[in-house]
Amino acid sequence: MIDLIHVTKRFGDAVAVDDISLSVARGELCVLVGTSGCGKSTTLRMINRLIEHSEGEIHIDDQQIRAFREETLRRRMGYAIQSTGLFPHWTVARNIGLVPRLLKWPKAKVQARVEELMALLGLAMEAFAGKYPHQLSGGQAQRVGVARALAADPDILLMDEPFGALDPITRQSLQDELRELQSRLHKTIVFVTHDMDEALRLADHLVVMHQGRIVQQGRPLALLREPADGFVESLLGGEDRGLKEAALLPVSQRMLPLGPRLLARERIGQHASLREALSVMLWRHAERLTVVDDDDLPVGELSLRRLVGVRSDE
Ligand SMILES: Nc1ncnc2c1ncn2[C@@H]1O[C@H](COP(=O)(O)OP(=O)(O)OP(=O)(O)O)[C@@H](O)[C@H]1O
Repeated sequence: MIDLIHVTKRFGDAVAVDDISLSVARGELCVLVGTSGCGKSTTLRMINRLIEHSEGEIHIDDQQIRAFREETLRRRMGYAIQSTGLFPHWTVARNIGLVPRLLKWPKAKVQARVEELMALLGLAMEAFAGKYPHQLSGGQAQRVGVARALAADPDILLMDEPFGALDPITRQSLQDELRELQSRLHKTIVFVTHDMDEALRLADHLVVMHQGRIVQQGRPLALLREPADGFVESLLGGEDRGLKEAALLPVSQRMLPLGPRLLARERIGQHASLREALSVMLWRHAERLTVVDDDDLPVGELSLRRLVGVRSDE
């Protein structure tokens, strides 16, 4: 759906983005990750033409972006940024309704859309519609920013460190919500972050950038297992890669059917990650866990040997 073909961006003599090629399929969540100044935001902004690319081609649905009218292009693309960009003297409701109003939707339709989005993002109408941005917490402001980006129902969402300024707990819950939203709304998302855990948690397609170039791209697990070079390996966490991989794999992938042995006392849900299972084992000094389903009924067991990938289980 989004294709960048040999795209370069120069600011004067400086090359900010250097001959990158990248494809994002419809409904995919693509994460650009890399060290500061590697060209992530510039890449994102070239997609909605906030920045014009110098060379190469950028296509949306096989059409060059320069063939679209800017207004048409921006309507198709929601844009959410770390600082939220909310207008300080406008209420939450007015901020969220900005793009639909610009598109001259009838008043009642704008109002209905604002209500729908506030419900979607977990912002109670009575509590928040009339509030001003300075009266919101960081997490609430970020939600309003995401709601505003979704307002005209764009099929593409561009997000530049949208959860950057948040504490880890709020951040994780917004990440979970974003994944949930995406699985329901099927948006195509390009997401910029420099936080590798966030990138691994969110990405269908992970793109690692360094000094304006793409050094590796693919599925997160593929990059973890076979980093292209030492830079990608260290960015992915070096020795911590085993734990990062375990965080991406569900318990159900390694559990064995219930055997004749007594059930282990400690339990873990089947949707938990192997990393969580390892943590429970360490914390409870247990080598075996009973895996339970959503109704808390035993469905299998996980041993430490299986968890670490030893194939033959005694
Ligand atoms: N408008 C501009 N004029 C000149 N140089 C720019 C401009 N915008 C960005 N750059 C340069 O382009 C390079 C890439 O910047 P970019 O903001 O894309 O990096 P980034 O990976 O998003 O960094 P960060 O994670 O710090 O936000 C940097 O060297 C930056 O200084």
